[in-house]
Amino acid sequence: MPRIAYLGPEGTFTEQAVCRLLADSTATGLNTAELIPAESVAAALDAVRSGERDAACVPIENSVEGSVTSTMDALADGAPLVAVAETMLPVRFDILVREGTRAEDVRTITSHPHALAQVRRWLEVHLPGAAQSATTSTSAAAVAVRDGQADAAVCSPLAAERYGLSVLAGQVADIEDAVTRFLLVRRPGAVPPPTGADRTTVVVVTGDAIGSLARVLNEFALRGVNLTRIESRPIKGSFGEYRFFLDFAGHVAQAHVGEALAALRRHCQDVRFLGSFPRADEGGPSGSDEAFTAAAEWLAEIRSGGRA
Ligand SMILES: O=C(O)C(=O)Cc1ccccc1
Repeated sequence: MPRIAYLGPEGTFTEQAVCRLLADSTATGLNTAELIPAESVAAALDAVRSGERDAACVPIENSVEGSVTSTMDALADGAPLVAVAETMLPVRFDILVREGTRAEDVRTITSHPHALAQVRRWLEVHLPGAAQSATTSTSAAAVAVRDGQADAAVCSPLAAERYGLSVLAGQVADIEDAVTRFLLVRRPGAVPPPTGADRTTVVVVTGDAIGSLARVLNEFALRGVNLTRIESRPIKGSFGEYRFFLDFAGHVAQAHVGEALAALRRHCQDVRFLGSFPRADEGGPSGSDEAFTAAAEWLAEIRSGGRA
């Protein structure tokens, strides 16, 4: 049975995400799998790199706080991995405490930084003055509260029961309809076939030259490729140098996407392919190959002497 690592411990939103991915076996090609919690995103990805796990499910971005930078960095460094599926979860939080703790007793509150950020206003109003600290995941925060290391945790609704905690407040979210996107990542292998509504993700190092980023963006614009996300991250150890994470509509098997990627490969210092997979949102279609295929056929005819 395939073994899938997820950002644990048990009861995280990431565990819910991987369950949702498995329920839709067309997205993953998997009907069943053993789910194994990992201590951090980096540990989950490294377990896939080493072959100890077959895949990993990790959070990549949310609509309130943006990208999960630790995931991005862990995907850009180390042996290459590719995403084969994504899913999006609406996220609302429970504020969990040990039984008997009242709001006025809460001095310290802990969770994953993205969870704390998504209830910031609620905390200011309802638990003002409580000191905040970060954990590697929402369930790691539940463990910290259970073990007496903090008074309250911002968690997924699954965590209260799993860790024997009480709900101080349920269904908390500063922004209604906030969603988090998760990726299922594997070692490079067969790319999932195009569905007509796919997303491709790459990370590029443009090099330090005037217009180098504009050139990258132009390669997409010229071919009608719609970017869905662009984000820069520092290249650690080289102050002032960045790499760009680019998500766009389309699949590497499509001619216009392939041409855009080949152009990046020619112009950029480094290009890492991070996967083409079916889109989980209502985003538009992948763009059309028709004009590119027709032009390629026309060129082939000229080259073979079939057309003047
Ligand atoms: O999966 C979790 O529980 C995490 O800690 C990551 C996270 C944090 C906030 C929103 C969604 C996922």
